[in-house]
Amino acid sequence: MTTVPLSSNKLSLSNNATVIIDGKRVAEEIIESVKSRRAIENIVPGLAVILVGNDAASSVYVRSKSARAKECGFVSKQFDLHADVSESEVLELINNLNNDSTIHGILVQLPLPKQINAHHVIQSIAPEKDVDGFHYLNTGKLTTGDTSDVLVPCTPAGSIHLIKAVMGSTLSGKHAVVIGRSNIVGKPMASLLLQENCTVTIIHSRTETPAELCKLADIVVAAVGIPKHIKEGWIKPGAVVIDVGINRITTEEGKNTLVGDVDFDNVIDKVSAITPVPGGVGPMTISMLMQNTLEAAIRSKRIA
Ligand SMILES: NC(=O)C1=CN([C@@H]2O[C@H](COP(=O)(O)OP(=O)(O)OC[C@H]3O[C@@H](n4cnc5c(N)ncnc54)[C@H](OP(=O)(O)O)[C@@H]3O)[C@@H](O)[C@H]2O)C=CC1
Ligand SMILES: Nc1nc(=O)c2c([nH]1)NC[C@@H]1CN(c3ccc(C(=O)N[C@@H](CCC(=O)O)C(=O)O)cc3)C=[N+]21
Repeated sequence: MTTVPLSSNKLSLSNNATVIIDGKRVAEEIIESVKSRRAIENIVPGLAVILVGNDAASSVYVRSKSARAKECGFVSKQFDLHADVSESEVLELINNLNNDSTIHGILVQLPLPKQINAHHVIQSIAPEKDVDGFHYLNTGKLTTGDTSDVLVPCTPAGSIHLIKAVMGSTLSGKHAVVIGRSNIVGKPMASLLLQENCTVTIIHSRTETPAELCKLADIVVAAVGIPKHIKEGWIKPGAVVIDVGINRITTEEGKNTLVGDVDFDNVIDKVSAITPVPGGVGPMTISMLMQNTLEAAIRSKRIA
C-alpha cells in the first residue's frame, strides 16, 4: 500500500493511494493567510483566553492558543483562575472583557469545575466575541443556515475544511456518520455536514448498532473520547475518516502517547483518506480559532 501526505488543497483521492491528511500543514496555510489578512486590514485583534484550574492538558492547549495568537500579530491575554473560583467571579471577568474594545475574541477553556455552570458562562459572552461559536445566537444561526456574521465552532469548521480538501468542495448527497453528540464537536459537526447537503447519521452511547451504521458512511467523523474505538470492521472501503479524538494513553511498554478515537493502524488499509493523531484535526482547531478571532475583529471595525 502506498500512502501520500495531503499537500495544500489538492484533491488527491484519484491515484489509488491512501491519503494521510496533513492537518498540521493545512493549518499552517490558514495561519499564513490569517497573518497576511491581518496585515492588510491593519488591525490588532485581541484574544482573551480564560483557564480555570490547573489541568495539565488544558494548560498546554491554552498556551499553544496564546502563542499562535501572538505569532499572528494578535494581542493575547491569558487569565488563569483558581480551581475554586466562583461562577460570579468568572461572569464578572467576562463582563469586563465584553466591554473591552481591545478584545475581539473570548474563549473559556472547557471543561469547567463543578461549581461553575458552563451554560451560564458561555451565554454571558457577547455573541460577536464568542470565537468558540458556542453561544446560542451562533449555534442557532448555524442550525438555521443563517450565515450572516456567524462564528462557527473551530473543531467542526477545521474538520469540514479537511474533508473538502480531499473530497472537493461538493459533499452533496454523501452519507456522513458523526460519532459523538457533544455541543462542542458532534452536534455542530452534524449541522455543518447537513448544511453541505450530506445525509447525516449521529451515533452516540445509546446507539444500538453503531458498527453497522458507520459502515454505511462515505465520511466518518469520530469524536467519542475512547482510544482506538472505531475498528476496521466499522469502515466502508474508500471512506474518508476524520479522527477528532485526543486520548493520552500509556502503551504496554510504558510509553505515554497520544492516540485518536480510530484504530488507525488497522483502519488505514480500508480508507481513502484519514487524519492522524497528532497532526490532524488538533492543529486545525487552533488555526480556525485564529480565523474566527480575525473575523470578529474585522466585523467590529466595520461596525465602529
Ligand atoms: N482535536 C481537537 O481539536 C479536539 C479534540 N477533542 C477530543 O474529541 C473527543 C470527543 O470530545 P467531546 O465531544 O468534547 O467529548 P464528550 O465526552 O463531550 O462527548 C463524547 C460523545 O461520545 C459519545 N460516546 C461515548 N461513548 C460512546 C460509545 N461507546 N459509542 C458511541 N458514542 C459514544 C457520547 O455519547 P452520549 O452523548 O450518549 O454520552 C458523547 O456524545 C475527545 O477525545 C476530545 O479530547 C475535543 C475537542 C477538540
Ligand atoms: N472552549 C474550548 N474550546 C476548545 O476548542 C477546546 C476546549 N474548550 N477544551 C478542550 C478541547 C480540546 N481542544 C484541542 C485543541 C487543539 C489540540 C491540538 O493542537 N492537538 C495537537 C497535539 C497536542 C498535544 O501534543 O498534546 C494535535 O492533535 O496534533 C487538541 C485539542 C480544544 N478544545
